[in-house]
Amino acid sequence: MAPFKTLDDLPGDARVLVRLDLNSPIEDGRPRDNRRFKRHAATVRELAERGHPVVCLAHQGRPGNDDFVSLERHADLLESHVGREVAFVADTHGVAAHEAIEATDPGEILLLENVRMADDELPEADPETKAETEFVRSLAPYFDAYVNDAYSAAHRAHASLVGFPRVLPAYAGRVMEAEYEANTAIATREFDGQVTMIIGGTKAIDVIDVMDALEGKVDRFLLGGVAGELFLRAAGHPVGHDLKWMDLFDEQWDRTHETVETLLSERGDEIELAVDLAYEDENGNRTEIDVDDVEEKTDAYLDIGSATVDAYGPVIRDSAAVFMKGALGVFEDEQFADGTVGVLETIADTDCFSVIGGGDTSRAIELYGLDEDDFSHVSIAGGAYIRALTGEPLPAVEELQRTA
Ligand SMILES: Nc1ncnc2c1ncn2[C@@H]1O[C@H](COP(=O)(O)OP(=O)(O)O)[C@@H](O)[C@H]1O
Ligand SMILES: O=C(OP(=O)(O)O)[C@H](O)COP(=O)(O)O
Repeated sequence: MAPFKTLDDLPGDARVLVRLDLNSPIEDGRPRDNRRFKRHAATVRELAERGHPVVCLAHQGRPGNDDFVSLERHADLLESHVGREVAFVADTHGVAAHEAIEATDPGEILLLENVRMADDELPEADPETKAETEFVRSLAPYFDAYVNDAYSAAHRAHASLVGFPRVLPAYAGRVMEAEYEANTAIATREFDGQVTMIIGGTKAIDVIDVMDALEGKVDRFLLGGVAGELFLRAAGHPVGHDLKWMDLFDEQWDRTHETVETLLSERGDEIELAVDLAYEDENGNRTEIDVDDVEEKTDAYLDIGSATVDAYGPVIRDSAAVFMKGALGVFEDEQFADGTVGVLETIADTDCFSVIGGGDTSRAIELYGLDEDDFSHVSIAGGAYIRALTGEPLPAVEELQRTA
């Protein structure tokens, strides 16, 4: 049984307020198209086709940052994915918003302004406090139901995420349902065989915490990226050279080395490290080196090498479930995409249960023409995925569960 009510439980005539996560990279004032629009569009379309008046809430950026912009252009992009008109009002909960909501007929869609422009949305607070804010109290009477589809923002206890479910009947949208099920599988499902976690990317502190928290849940870890180099450093290889424009290694090393050393000494048999790495030589070409031949910490390694991809292959093929977090190299540069793409291709070729997490990592799937359908789930969540893996509660999910 689902741990929360879903759209299948939603009364047919309900006027719905839907929380989406359309938070995206902004280029020239416009959101760059990405999976979040496509995924949420399916929920919005389903609600509109069922004849609900659909009013959407979403955030973009954080106050003070360059990407803290209006959602007007987001409405255009959402409209192109939904295939139905998406109206926009540049107001969160004032008179203009109220009028636009009242003018939204059954089957019509309205997007309100960036919720973080409402004074009460931030900061985080407990759900009772958020439910009593002017923002929640003034909007709630216009609706019969609240739908939370924003799994990727569910780690934030903001008004639009935890306040409304205290005052309106609350339901999980389709994205929320699918993300919850896939991302908690490591803790909630029994797999008939080996569970493997592939760890990479730049957020080494976060992913090393994940490894620590997943003791007993994962049989094998395959490492790459910055986290992988920190493990190699702990194993005595002088890698992890900070580039002039990127300080990724030394600071993260200071904060993680004790955990890394403990993981290696106590659970070393679960952990596979790269046997070779790739760097850019003086002619600008990819060159590979065995980690045993690295003598000095003078090169920036930008990918795992081909022998490592070959070594990781059988582990993946022998697995019943594979979870991936973080890229194994700087795949944005085609020369250094082999590790990430090679491993993704191996996963895609198996029929094991597979979850690919992290906004950047999952971008490699479309960048290199892989088919999303070859994976059980490609998550649109970053921080929330990490928290789900480490077993930390997600306040907005807890609110949906509480009311179920
Ligand atoms: N060895 C490396 N050095 C520098 N950057 C790396 C390395 N390996 C992977 N990356 C970078 O990691 C990024 C993805 O990591 P991260 O942001 O932690 O993951 P996500 O957004 O998927 O959660 C990619 O953009 C890639 O360029
Ligand atoms: O994009 C998001 O998080 P993510 O980058 O961890 O996936 C969410 O929209 C949360 O945004 P926030 O980290 O500004 O609260």
